[in-house]
Amino acid sequence: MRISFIGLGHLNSAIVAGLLADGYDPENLIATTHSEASAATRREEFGISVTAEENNPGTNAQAVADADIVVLGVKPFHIAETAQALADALRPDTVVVSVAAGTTLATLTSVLPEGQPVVRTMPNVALTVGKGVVGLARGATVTDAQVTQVEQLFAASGTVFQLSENQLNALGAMAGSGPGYVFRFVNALAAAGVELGLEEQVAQELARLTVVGAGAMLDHHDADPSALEDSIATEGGTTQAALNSMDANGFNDLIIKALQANVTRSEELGA
Ligand SMILES: NC(=O)c1ccc[n+]([C@@H]2O[C@H](COP(=O)([O-])OP(=O)(O)OC[C@H]3O[C@@H](n4cnc5c(N)ncnc54)[C@H](O)[C@@H]3O)[C@@H](O)[C@H]2O)c1
Ligand code: PRO
Repeated sequence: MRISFIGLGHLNSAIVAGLLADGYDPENLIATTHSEASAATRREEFGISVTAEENNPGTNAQAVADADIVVLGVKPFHIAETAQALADALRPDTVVVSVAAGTTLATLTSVLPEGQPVVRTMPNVALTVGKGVVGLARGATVTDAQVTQVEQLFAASGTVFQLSENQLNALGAMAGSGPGYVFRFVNALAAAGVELGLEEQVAQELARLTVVGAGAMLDHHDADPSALEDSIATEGGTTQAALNSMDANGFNDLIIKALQANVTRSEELGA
């Protein structure tokens, strides 16, 4: 299966890295970027063909001409115009996959040839390390076999959840952006350690290793975070004191508000 990546930034690079780590043949992957400088960096990094659009405006169309799947990985406000510019070069059976936040299936299908198979996804960057989470909503004309091909593309380095499109923004708010919240938590933990008198470097390493360890404890499909929390929060002990403080200061409410802001932004990007 030949896969073309239009845009090879953080997200599409995570997909490519996951595929290559899973043994995918690099000869069957090609990509484009905006600048020649980033194309050169990515060619070096991945050993796949990467061409730049800045010197050759036809490069995206050339890249999709022979593709079974095209993964659109440019910024949300460029997705529709980028898809439209590819319309004449696509085979009728090429599946167009978007990873863009917000951009709807209706918008994508409106700029592509009638009947073009389309899939909207929301992955996260943990695909890079084989632990990605991917939401997938199918367009009206994509076949079951084509959806399976797209699922296989992501299953190489992550877990795919097929949802209806109206649930995709919620998945994005949790899992698409989720690694960003965890990294913010790591920094907050380190900053708190410094407040308590630890050296910055030590605090950063403690925070990183603590989250890596907790993540590994969760890395079983039947892991129960509440039971794990209980196993650490000794009755009347120190963890419970901290968790009580989090509750009293509205920790859960903070998370709900953050996710609501995320969904609102997805809706704005899709409007
Ligand atoms: N970063 C994430 O964690 C994440 C997660 C889920 C979804 N997404 C989605 O992925 C998409 C890309 O986000 P990103 O974070 O990778 O951005 P990015 O800025 O890292 O990557 C954008 C890429 O698009 C390329 N590009 C721009 N214009 C182009 C053109 N005309 N032709 C070819 N390439 C072009 C750039 O060279 C760059 O490689 C967005 O739509 C975003 O919503 C990102
Ligand atoms: N990164 C993209 C954004 O922040 C989409 C999910 C993660 O918009």
